[in-house]
Amino acid sequence: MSPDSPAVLAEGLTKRFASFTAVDHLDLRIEKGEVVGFIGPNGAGKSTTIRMLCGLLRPSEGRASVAGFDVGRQPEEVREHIGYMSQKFSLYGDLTVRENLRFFAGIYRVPHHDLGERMRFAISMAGLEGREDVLVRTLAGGWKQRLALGCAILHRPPILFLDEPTSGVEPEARRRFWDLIHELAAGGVAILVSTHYMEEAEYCNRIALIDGGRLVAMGTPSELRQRSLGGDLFEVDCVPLGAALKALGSAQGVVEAAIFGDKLHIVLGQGGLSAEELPRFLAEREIRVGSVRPATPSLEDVFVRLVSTTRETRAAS
Ligand SMILES: Nc1ncnc2c1ncn2[C@@H]1O[C@H](COP(=O)(O)OP(=O)(O)OP(=O)(O)O)[C@@H](O)[C@H]1O
Repeated sequence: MSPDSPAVLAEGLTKRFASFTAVDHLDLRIEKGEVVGFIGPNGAGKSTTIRMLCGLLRPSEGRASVAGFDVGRQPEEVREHIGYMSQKFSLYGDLTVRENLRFFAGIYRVPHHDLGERMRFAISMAGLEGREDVLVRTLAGGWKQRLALGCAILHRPPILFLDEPTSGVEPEARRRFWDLIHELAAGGVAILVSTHYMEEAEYCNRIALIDGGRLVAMGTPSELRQRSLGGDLFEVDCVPLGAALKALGSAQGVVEAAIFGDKLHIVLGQGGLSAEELPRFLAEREIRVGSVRPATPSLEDVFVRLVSTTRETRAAS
């Protein structure tokens, strides 16, 4: 992989199963050291995309390179340069921690002289010191999950694909797992991680939102918030609410205004009323303003909005 080339580059990546299109002309670019969250409803095409990028499934159309290798033509080389962890963890319950690590080191062809050091690193990363000889089936979910990650990085891959790695793991262990993901990324590893947990999207550098096999949006959490709302969200504490809503509904630069409990939520776009001008604007209309505060929409709201707007646009076209 040349120093400037992206870790992952997909262009028009498509997978059809008979007449059904599971992944539809997907473009994706992931840089070294970047954590990209892959988010989308069930059946959106996340696992199928990840399997293609791992060289496990041949694309029907389009192309992708991973670590500089073509996933369709060089799947063996791709697999040597990646770590892959699926939600099933693929560990052997009847083997010990140490035996599992040895087994995966064999699969990944870790050189014999590196084995001791790599295994020590994986054990310490997973926090499994002292448990090397414990049978894996007796470990709690969080330990298994960290061991699975340890197995997936034994050969020091520069790119990691994690397919719902935190599924079914308790919140505390999930938080620890994300610390590990960030440690790996800080060392330059590029990571694509799919998740159903919306709060985890917040931990990613960028998010790729996918629906019906197509990329709906890609950007940092704050870019996606901006894009979904068309501006910045503010919470306005004022009375009377109805009069404020009426006044702001037709004001220039107000993208959206709605009553939210006993407050007003408004979205301010570019080139109109600013948040600083808001109190005076309302006071001139005999509306008493307590406060104007920036508000942060949840990423769940952002995704629902982006997916529904995209579905409406597609249905109309
Ligand atoms: N081998 C296959 N043959 C036929 N259809 C398939 C095959 N693999 C996946 N699909 C279909 O492709 C679509 C995308 O599946 P995929 O598993 O990629 O979605 P996902 O986003 O990972 O969903 P989930 O979050 O539920 O795992 C689904 O409708 C699925 O049923």
